[in-house]
Amino acid sequence: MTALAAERLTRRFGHGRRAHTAVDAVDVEFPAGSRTGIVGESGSGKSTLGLMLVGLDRPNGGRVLVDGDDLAPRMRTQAGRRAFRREVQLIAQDTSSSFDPLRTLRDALRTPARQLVGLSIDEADARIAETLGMLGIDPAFADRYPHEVSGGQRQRFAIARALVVRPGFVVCDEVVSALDVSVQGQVLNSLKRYCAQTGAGLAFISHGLPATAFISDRLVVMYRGVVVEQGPTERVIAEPEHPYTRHLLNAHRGPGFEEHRAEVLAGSEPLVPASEPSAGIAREVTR
Ligand SMILES: Nc1ncnc2c1ncn2[C@@H]1O[C@H](COP(=O)(O)OP(=O)(O)OP(=O)(O)O)[C@@H](O)[C@H]1O
Repeated sequence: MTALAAERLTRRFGHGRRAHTAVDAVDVEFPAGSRTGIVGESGSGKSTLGLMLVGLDRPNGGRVLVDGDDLAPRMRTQAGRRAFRREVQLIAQDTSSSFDPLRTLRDALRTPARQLVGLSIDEADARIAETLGMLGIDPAFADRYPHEVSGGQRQRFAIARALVVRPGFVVCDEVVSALDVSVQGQVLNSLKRYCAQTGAGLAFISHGLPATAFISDRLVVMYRGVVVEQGPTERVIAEPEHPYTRHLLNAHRGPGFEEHRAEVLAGSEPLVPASEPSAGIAREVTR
């Protein structure tokens, strides 16, 4: 179980008159085991916040806390970075460039299983098979090259690549936006189940309010680099306090909102019996 926190986290781009503050003194807590949705319009700073949380971008001010400790010193050593990568994983939307075109998808999953977790090839393959089963991915696809599967299938492999190390916290940046609505529900359900079974925390960045509301127990609303509202998902949706949150909800509640939400939820039935992956995952996480 891993807890993250952003403390007065700030990121500016550019200099002088062209400087732009993408994330402005943001305070957010991500308690261990919680699932936090981060919503806001395009350019509001969600991805920049996500990149800083996983140590891939450096703040100009403030800090990221991992279980209460400053992340920055840990990122200065290779051993510290490696331990952090095992603990906290990012799943990003653009999978077209994140897989090596010359290596099979199985190879891409073996690398973190071997390098970050220290598994043998046989152990890594067993872990990969279990992870693919959990995500409802046909294992036959693992021996294909990235260009031999669809964008949606590649996206699910990107999720599998992150979960194969059994992280204690996962940051997802627009992971279902490019998927068919029917597949969205399956993926959301798999992520939610992974968190429930392992106690992992989740930060779920998305434009899509139905998906975010489904998966999160807390909502953070960003507007122009600032967090304007945060609280339990049900409360924020039922009684939004900030005018921007009301605006965002009204925009989403336009024609088709309920239908879309129903479609997402309809696709969220477990693909595999819950007992299959859960026992194995719970065992492995305690290793
Ligand atoms: N590397 C960068 N250099 C300069 N400006 C950047 C950089 N990365 C982000 N920005 C700017 O910071 C602001 C926040 O961008 P960010 O991608 O975090 O927003 P977002 O809410 O994730 O948007 P979207 O939903 O469209 O991905 C934007 O104005 C963006 O142009």
